[in-house]
Amino acid sequence: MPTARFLIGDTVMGRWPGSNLYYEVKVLSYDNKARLYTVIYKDGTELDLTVFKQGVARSRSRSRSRSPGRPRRSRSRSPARTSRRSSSRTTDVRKEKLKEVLEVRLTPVVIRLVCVFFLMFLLPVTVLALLILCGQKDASLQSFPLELPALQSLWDWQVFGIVLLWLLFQAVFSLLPVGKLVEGMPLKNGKTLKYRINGFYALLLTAVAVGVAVYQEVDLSYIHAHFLQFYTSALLIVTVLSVYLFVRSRWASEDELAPGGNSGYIIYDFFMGRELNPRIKNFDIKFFCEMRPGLMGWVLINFAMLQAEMKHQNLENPSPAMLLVNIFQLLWVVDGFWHEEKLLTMMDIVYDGFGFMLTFGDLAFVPFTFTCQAYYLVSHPNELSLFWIITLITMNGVGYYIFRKANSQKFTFRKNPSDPAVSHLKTIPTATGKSLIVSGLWGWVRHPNYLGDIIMGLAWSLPCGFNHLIPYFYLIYLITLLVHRNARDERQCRKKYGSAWEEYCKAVPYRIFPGIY
Ligand SMILES: NC(=O)C1=CN([C@@H]2O[C@H](COP(=O)(O)OP(=O)(O)OC[C@H]3O[C@@H](n4cnc5c(N)ncnc54)[C@H](OP(=O)(O)O)[C@@H]3O)[C@@H](O)[C@H]2O)C=CC1
Ligand SMILES: CC(C)=CCC[C@@H](C)[C@H]1CC=C2C3=C(CC[C@@]21C)[C@@]1(C)CC[C@H](O)C(C)(C)[C@@H]1CC3
Repeated sequence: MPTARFLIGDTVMGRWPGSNLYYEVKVLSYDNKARLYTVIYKDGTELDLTVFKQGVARSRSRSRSRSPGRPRRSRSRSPARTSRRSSSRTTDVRKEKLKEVLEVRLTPVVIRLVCVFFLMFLLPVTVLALLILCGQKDASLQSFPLELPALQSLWDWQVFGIVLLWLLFQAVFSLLPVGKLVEGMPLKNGKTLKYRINGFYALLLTAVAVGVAVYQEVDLSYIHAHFLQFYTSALLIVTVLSVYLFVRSRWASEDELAPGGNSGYIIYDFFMGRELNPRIKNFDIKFFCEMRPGLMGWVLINFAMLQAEMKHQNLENPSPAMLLVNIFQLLWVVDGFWHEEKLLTMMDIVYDGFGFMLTFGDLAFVPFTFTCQAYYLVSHPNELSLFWIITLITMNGVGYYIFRKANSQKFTFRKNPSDPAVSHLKTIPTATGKSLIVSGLWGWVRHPNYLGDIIMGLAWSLPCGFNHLIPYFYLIYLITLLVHRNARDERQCRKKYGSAWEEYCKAVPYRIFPGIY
């Protein structure tokens, strides 16, 4: 069992030989016997470091700039080339940063491995349990043990074929030469990748295809009747795709690897994903999976549940609760495709590797758990009064307004701060040249876009009433994910913007919920 405290690829603070200065270093390898880490500083200098008792990486002062062609650096020349006058202040800042980095990032390897191992089994099983509960007459959490279906009833080749066809159609749609070609964010090597932005057209094409199928009297409630089988088919595809991604990453160059998924531990890397943007020629697998099959599948499944509800409850029209859930969620998905280009700046695309976690999230978690309100309503009808309908529409509208306005303001501001739509906003300048918006929605809380999303999530669950907790699964997931995402983002912003970020936090003390958190 390896005894390393830090993972290969981790960014930690390392002490520069013969000084009290700490700099960010990346762990390259670990010698278990000698208990030495080989690390690389930002300027390319490689050193061997041991570890202090409290976990600080400390230099053994053996400079090793050995790579061919790279000049050997003198020991006194630190990577930042700090002048003497500024060095003590820099040291304090670095130490502060060091404390934060050590507290936050350096979870011992064993704990990370165990977590990842459990998550890999727990996530698929939790979703399966959720689906079984949702489809049961008694969807109460106390109704364990679940009425487990027979094992052979979880698999159907026809369903598997339909899922493959769905993926194929969406892949073909994504390759159609319509829509603009856009450059992604610069990669480690300074290059950029090109992406075809045609999600909105693909959504329209899918809608036409589904419309034709319904016109031809294709019974979409088949999806409801075989929901568990659809899930197990998706799970098989997720597993095969994750293995393929892991295997192909062996041939990826250093530049093509994600910062977080290259620890050298197979399970960890399989889960987090090694490659940043796996591509087959021009087909970007991550960009495709992130939105296309899952989000479109979500809308289609919702619509299938609407048909199943009418069939099961002998209704001439869908119930108001089912209509609201369908319309609210459709609006969110349409919005997502309309602003598809913005996905290219998000951390999932820019930073995260594509492994089991995201593959499962995109292809199984999104279509099968985000639809749980509609699935629940098929067998658990809930009457809504006019007052409730108006309240829910208002709530979703308010949530959507906050979500959209906050995201668009930030996007426009980053593109062009003097755009008339955002030039009136107050800002805090940062040392990077970028500024932070500190008025309007971004002056209310530090993540107004998350708040809007959560308000919408609540409006999507409330139509299911208060009898069971199950329809609130999405809301619970969303709050957990966004609180975690918020912590991760703030850590990165603190690193990027330093004192300007502290100033922003003082001016806007709450993260997501005004006056609460
Ligand atoms: N339903 C779901 O499952 C999920 C939904 N989402 C939604 O996706 C949307 C995007 O979320 P996400 O990708 O996390 O990114 P965010 O929109 O939260 O972006 C964070 C980045 O915005 C910039 N920023 C932060 N504060 C300011 C400020 N005051 N002024 C200007 N720029 C600022 C910083 O980047 P920089 O300064 O470098 O530009 C920061 O890193 C959200 O609305 C979220 O709710 C996200 C995940 C899952
Ligand atoms: C439990 C588990 C494995 C979770 C994985 C998380 C993913 C399901 C989500 C992480 C971030 C996401 C985003 C969207 C969908 C869900 C995932 C993939 C998103 C593409 C949906 C459409 C939106 O408009 C969006 C672009 C803002 C959003 C981006 C983040």
